[in-house]
Amino acid sequence: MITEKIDSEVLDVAGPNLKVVSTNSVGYDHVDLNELRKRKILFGYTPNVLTDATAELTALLVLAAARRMREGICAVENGEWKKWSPVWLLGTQLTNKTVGIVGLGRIGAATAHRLKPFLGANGKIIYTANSDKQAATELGATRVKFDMLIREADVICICCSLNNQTREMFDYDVFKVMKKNVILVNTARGPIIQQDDLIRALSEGLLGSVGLDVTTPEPLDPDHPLLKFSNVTVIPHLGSATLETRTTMGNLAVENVLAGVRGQPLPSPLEL
Ligand SMILES: O=CC(=O)O
Repeated sequence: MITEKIDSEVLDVAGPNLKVVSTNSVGYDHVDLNELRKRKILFGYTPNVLTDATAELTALLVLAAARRMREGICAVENGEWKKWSPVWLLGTQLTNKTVGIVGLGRIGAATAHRLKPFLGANGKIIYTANSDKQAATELGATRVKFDMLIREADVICICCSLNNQTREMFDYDVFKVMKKNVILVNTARGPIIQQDDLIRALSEGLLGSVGLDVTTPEPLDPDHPLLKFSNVTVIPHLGSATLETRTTMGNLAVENVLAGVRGQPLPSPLEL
């Protein structure tokens, strides 16, 4: 599971008979791949099967952030819903907006496909980082430099993996140049955002609305300062959490293990 760190200490304890490591996830930042490579241990993971569920949840967070869903729900629950008002809880809509996808891989592209119909004829999709060229063409998406994406996008979806290049890629300097009403959604990994900087940017009113499925740490303490901002929606790492997807992921993870111990090719390997 993503909650278990697989490092040399674990591998030493497992001993020389260990043939295969299988993670029930698409992300593998919790696994020391160099150690696996050195020890000739096979590695399986679960890409593709969770793309739809995660993209769906990313689109959900974008819409929830844009339409102030959390504030609306809280208002109803707290008895603040007195009467309909033309100027209460006004959000923004996606029509004509520019969506910036950071990491147009499997999940990034599937997210962009889901958001595209909301943008209308004058909306735009821009992207940066590891790109699926065919998906970009199908989407009519434009590749831009990261510096440009953060300045131009009305909606930013973080869909890249966590690695040395992306760790804390979103820091105060980045937040400072974003549009003031930007919608920022992260369904990838918490540490891609420098979270203390995010809190500073939010306290200074630099950001419009934020949706996070991932945080640092996980779980987030219920008293965490991030939860005090009414324009921040946090959900507990639910990207792939549908019954269909988790069933398929679990089966694939088990098939990777079984193939590994039987000395057969893994159905879903990561080549090390
Ligand atoms: O975060 C979940 C995953 O990597 O599958």
